[in-house]
Amino acid sequence: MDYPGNLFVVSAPSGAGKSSLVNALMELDALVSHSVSHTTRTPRGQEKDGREYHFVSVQQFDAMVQADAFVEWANVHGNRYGTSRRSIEERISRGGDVMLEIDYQGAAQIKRAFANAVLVFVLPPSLQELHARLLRRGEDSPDVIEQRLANAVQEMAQVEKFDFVIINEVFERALFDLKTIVHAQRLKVAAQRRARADTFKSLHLNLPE
Ligand SMILES: Nc1nc2c(ncn2[C@@H]2O[C@H](COP(=O)(O)OP(=O)(O)O)[C@@H](O)[C@H]2O)c(=O)[nH]1
Ligand SMILES: Nc1ncnc2c1ncn2[C@@H]1O[C@H](COP(=O)(O)OP(=O)(O)O)[C@@H](O)[C@H]1O
Repeated sequence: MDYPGNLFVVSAPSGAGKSSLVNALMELDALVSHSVSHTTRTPRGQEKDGREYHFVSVQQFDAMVQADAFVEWANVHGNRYGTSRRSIEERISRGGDVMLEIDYQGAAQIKRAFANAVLVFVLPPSLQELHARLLRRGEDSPDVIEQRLANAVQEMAQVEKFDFVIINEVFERALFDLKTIVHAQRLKVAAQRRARADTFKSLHLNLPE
């Protein structure tokens, strides 16, 4: 299905900075919004239901899976996370650009469902710095941090399945890279639409709705 808005997936190991980058981009670009996922994980200190996530029970999550309410979902670090159809389809069908901050398993499902989705992987400059960021963020217990670091190596091995890679060392530079990817996609889609319109015009056909 071809929607007027664009879908971007931003994946990264925990602590690499994907939420910080997407939040900074949304402050600069009113056309971009992010999808609020559902999760069975417990909320962190500052998190609010409906803002960072819709926090649901395992039973509620399962009921949504049964009802085919998710475009993708996966088990990540021992919890379930999913993107509801409602959270994206209305916005991209109205021409908005939507950012999904989801893991690599979800990214692969999104690419199958939306061939035009752009997949971006954010890497930390090193595993040491990733560890330091998780500690500085101060939101996760030591064993949760250990599990996330252990999973990071396997997650980073998925980078070749993505369209773009951003190394988040200097934040402003990484943000610039993300902005460039979004602008390039908008230009590409606009050029494709113009070419399609020209083709139909030259054939004296009306463009399909
Ligand atoms: N597949 C999938 N992954 C998600 C979704 N929402 C969040 N995730 C991923 O779940 C992982 C853990 O997220 P979270 O608990 O918020 O930790 P954080 O990444 O350290 O902030 C990250 O890799 C997220 O990208 C979702 O809707 N679907
Ligand atoms: N380029 C950067 N340099 C230093 N710290 C960063 C950078 N980008 C993000 N951070 C910090 O690292 C921590 C993890 O970032 P966050 O956006 O929560 O990561 P993620 O969403 O990928 O788990 C936060 O405390 C954030 O302020």
